[in-house]
Amino acid sequence: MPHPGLPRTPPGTGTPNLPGQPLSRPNHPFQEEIPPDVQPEPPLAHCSHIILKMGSLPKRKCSTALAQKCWLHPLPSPHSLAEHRTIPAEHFLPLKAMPALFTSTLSPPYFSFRKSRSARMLCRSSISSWWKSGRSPSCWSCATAAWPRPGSRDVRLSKKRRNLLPNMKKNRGRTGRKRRRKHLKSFMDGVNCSHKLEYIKLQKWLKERGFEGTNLRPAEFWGTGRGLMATKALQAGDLVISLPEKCLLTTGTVLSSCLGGYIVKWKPRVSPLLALCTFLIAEKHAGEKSPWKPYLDVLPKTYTCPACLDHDPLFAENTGTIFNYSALEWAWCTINTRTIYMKHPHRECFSLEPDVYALAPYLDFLNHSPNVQVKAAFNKQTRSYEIRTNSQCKKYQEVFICYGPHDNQRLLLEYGFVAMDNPHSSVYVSAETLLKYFSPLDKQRKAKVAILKDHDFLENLTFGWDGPSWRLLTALKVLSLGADDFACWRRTLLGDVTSARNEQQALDTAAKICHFLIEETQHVLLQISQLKKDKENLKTHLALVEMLRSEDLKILQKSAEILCNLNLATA
Ligand SMILES: C[S@@+](CC[C@H](N)C(=O)[O-])C[C@H]1O[C@@H](n2cnc3c(N)ncnc32)[C@H](O)[C@@H]1O
Repeated sequence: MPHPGLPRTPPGTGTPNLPGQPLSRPNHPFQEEIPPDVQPEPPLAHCSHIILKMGSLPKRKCSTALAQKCWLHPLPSPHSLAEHRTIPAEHFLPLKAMPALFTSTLSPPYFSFRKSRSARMLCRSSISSWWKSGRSPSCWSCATAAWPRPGSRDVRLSKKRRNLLPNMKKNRGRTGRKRRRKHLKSFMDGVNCSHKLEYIKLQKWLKERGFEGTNLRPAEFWGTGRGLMATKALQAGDLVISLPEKCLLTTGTVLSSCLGGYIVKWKPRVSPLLALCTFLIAEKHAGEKSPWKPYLDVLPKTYTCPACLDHDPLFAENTGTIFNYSALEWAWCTINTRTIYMKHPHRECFSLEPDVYALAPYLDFLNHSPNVQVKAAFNKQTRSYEIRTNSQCKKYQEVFICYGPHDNQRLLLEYGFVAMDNPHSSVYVSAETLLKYFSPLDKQRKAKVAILKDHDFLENLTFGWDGPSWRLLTALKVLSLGADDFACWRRTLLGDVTSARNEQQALDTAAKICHFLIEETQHVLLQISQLKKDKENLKTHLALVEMLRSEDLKILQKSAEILCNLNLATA
């Protein structure tokens, strides 16, 4: 985000890093139907369970009796079917509260469905009649009574069963296959979660602060977790979101709160970042009394940033139960992963660190993709933080922003995730590794190293998706200069070809280093898989490091392939 990410890329230029930009009100279907104070009636103890695939219940078929006696809970994936029994009763919403579910094919594909005994027969007969009528092409995913095994295809009708349905025969040809593929794809797309109470409350809260609806809604996505889904196709130049100033949480918010009076007196002066952390911790502690509660309720409870790895406590003594290390860690990660970049004038009460953070509720549900471009900035006319996309986004797909042209190491360190096939990623070659490939007996070695150091050519040497970087090759060429052409080092640094021999030697050494790094990375990956078995508590972090190193391996293998092709071409 322009979070810590954003602060690093000034707004309005290139690809702003906006981890947490403000979102407009998601256009969720149940907005009008659910009264804000709706308290779902808990499902009865004696209930039967049915899994319904979206689209299998046409609205007109949803009788009032059924609607009044059933409760639904969306499941993010068929895998969570196994966990349905552990869903707390209060998380179920009455079916009557969301008739719009049945008109939307976008809503979560699976629901845990509970109904009272008296509704059971009605429900079963209704479902079976929809089923048999084959009126809804998606009714093949409806299963009753038997609980499907997680991860299996059994939430759908078995092939045999499907074939028994006369009207489903049309689904067996190419069109049927296409239709099924399309359905399958819809599982892979996001699962709408805008109907969850916490998001409904957040919407209401944002609306009270002047936030108008957008074409986005919160959803759970495979791979990226929670994000925002477009309910309408977005074209390049479209406004993604416009979040009014009133919704932003900045140091101004902190100073105008009751905490402000204390913060201005603190000596030594605190940084804007620490002031924001303190505010977050205090507001979280205030619970129901906090005006920011609807936002705090949707913030992640934990973070995967390496900063959250198990560690010794920062403070030797216990400094209190509220402002303890884990609270600070949570607040710091919230700010580091979710704030947008917004420069505020320096205030005397703060230390000299830049005041560039703003938490942007809802907008901060936007996930990062290295392949999109957005423009993000505070619009002084509308007094809103606005994001415009430069990329297209299809209806019902996840809307991404770009937190900046960060490589995977940076993404992991700052945001706690790794982006697959990140074009900005590269593998670094240390000076130590580089120099291992050159003879210590070379009389000019010392001079060459000094030249590279003076011209800043011993750092940021990388292998990328397109092979060794120009800087790495240049450093290799300088180190490969023979005694007779050493005098040409300036030309070499500028990119001139000194000799075919020098070029070839640099490429050969690059290939050797690349293979060394491939072996090293493979070794590290083995160690990680062993550690994952031994250190259960570090599993999440190790999985991320594993992803990072696997991406490194892919980059190195690609580089090795490029170098091999280059060698073949010059042979
Ligand atoms: C500004 S928040 C985005 C919304 C966040 N997913 C949520 O549920 O609140 C930034 C965090 O989202 C996650 N994230 C963002 N982009 C991601 C991606 N492409 N893949 C996986 N996680 C991502 C990371 O945990 C990151 O720290």
